[in-house]
Amino acid sequence: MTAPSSATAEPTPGAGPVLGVDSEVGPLRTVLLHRPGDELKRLTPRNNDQLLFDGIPWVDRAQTEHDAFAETLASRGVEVLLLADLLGEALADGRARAAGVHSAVDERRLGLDLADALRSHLSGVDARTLASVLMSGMTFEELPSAEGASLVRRMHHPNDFAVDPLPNLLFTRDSSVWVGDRVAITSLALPARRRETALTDLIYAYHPRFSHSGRAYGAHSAPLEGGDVLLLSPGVLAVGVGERTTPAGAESFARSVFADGLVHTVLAVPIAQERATMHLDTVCTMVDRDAVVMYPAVRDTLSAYSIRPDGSDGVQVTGPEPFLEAAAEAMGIARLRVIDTGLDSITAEREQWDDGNNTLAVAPGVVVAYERNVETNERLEHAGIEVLRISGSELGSGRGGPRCMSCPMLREPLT
Ligand SMILES: NC(=[NH2+])NCCC[C@H](N)C(=O)O
Repeated sequence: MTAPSSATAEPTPGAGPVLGVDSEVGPLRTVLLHRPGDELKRLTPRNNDQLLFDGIPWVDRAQTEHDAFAETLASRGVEVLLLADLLGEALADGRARAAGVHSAVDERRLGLDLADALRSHLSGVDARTLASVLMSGMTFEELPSAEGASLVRRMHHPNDFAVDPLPNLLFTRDSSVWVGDRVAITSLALPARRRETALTDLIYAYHPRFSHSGRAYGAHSAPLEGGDVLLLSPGVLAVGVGERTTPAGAESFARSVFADGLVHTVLAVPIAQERATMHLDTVCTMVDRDAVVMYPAVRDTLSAYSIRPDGSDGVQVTGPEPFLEAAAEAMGIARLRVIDTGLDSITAEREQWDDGNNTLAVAPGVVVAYERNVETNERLEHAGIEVLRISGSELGSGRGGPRCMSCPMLREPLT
């Protein structure tokens, strides 16, 4: 782990300060967010399920809420980087533009003629316009007038998507994750999100700020989403395995981080394969060096397989055993403190659904949380955690809280 404590150094036009993350709670210095934009305006009652939103957000209000989230982080000394800015800047590089165009144009959907026409159109637009198409997609009606009469174009409804929008870009947690001084581009499980990693991949590959950042894992590996990855302490990762991350994803991620010497133990944690618990961070996040906020319904049943290097390029697996015990042992502490979501089982279920467990630590014992989870927030404060409340009435319609909406790039080492 090489994150320096002089982490707040000014970004330079060339490479920025060394980035890295070795815990969930070390003082947060740099974070990647995505201010929701026109991609949310693509959501309708007919496509919202497929696009993984539970409602149709009021976009202006979602932006206001998101601005307040970013300001809360900035007020605690966090440098906030916005995905759209980084994407626009990265696209100044011709190779990034080619990769972006390649990722957006799907010949199987468009047919050869239309795919060619769209490719040459996108190759000629400025970086801002290209970034906007890559994020908010394009309908058949918005396609440039192609030469010739494409059957595909004539037969599609004008509102069908020629390039899909990516409304879940808001959840920057899932499409890349830092472990030590390396960034892993994840491998998203569901079709609605898969193209997101083409964007994070090109940002990390071509934005000058990241030219010295090492890579781990890769978007073409087995499914692994950042919301499932928890850095319990330096050297110890928990990886949720359920609706998104697969057993093969957890295993190959473990091999990758062991090969790079980034951690010594990976706990693979089975979680129910359902929407309410799509990622491990929907039922458990860290709020202090030795404390988690956790959904009580899983507290006694959550288990873990411990994966460790076997000393000769392979891995050894033990367990399953109770998650809290396996975690404490791997972290080298006597006990992991647990703060329960909610008060009674109904409140707990409601607040779990509204991302009460999905807190983002800005320092040990200081977390950002949705204000609506009144009981959970009170319990956190009762346990000595400082809670910075943000409103998320519109942001929450995509089922994600402060942790899902943030990808920490630099935390001060937890020593
Ligand atoms: N880390 C998280 N819990 N992310 C939440 C992602 C929510 C998003 N709508 C999805 O279904 O993929």
